[in-house]
Amino acid sequence: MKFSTYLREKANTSWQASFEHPFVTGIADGSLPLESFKYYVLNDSYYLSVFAKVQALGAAKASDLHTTSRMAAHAQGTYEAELDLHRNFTKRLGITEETIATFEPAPTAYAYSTHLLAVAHTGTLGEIIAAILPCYWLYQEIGERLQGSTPAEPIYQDWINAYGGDWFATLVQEQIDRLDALAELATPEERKRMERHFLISSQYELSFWAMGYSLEKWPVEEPETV
Ligand SMILES: Cc1ncc(CN)c(N)n1
Repeated sequence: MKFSTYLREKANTSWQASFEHPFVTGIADGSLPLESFKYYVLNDSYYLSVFAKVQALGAAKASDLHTTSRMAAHAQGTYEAELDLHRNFTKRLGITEETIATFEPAPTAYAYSTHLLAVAHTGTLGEIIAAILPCYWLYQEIGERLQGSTPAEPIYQDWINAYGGDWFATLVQEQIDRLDALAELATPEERKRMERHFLISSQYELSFWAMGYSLEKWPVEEPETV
């Protein structure tokens, strides 16, 4: 069995919970409150800005120049395509420059991003790919499942089209293939670490929907900075 198939099966319970989360089903049927989607976009913009750095650290850790250039291209894609989508949503949702400038990520966005950064700094390229793969693959599966949904909110339709499209599917397959190739060369200990990173990221993906849905906040509000 391919390592990617093994990981996908191991993460199935949390992935199913993501498919059924009211944030995701609410995008499909248009019932998700825009306030939750706004909060998600703000947190996801922070998350993606860290994600691009993690992809770039993966580029630096690659053992061949082709992989370095591909990982760097993925980092560029995060900035030019995914973050551009969010910049577009930000405008349409009327999120002000001031809100963006003063925004502090919620606990889950911060914890998930920090998990990826820790793997990027301490792990191998195989470990990095394992940690970031749920971010690609889960969204692609959600995008595919939601194809054919026709939410009345055009922003939700654009979100579905972005993640359910061929452009994203090609990038995802590239990273799945990369994971399988690196897993073949990895020691059993490294494969175990790859598995842990993949499962932790899958759990964080689920928590991320809950964070957006519930407008998750830190336990106490901090005083204004002067
Ligand atoms: C938290 C999260 N995970 C995945 C994706 C899709 N790259 C995203 N935009 N945000």
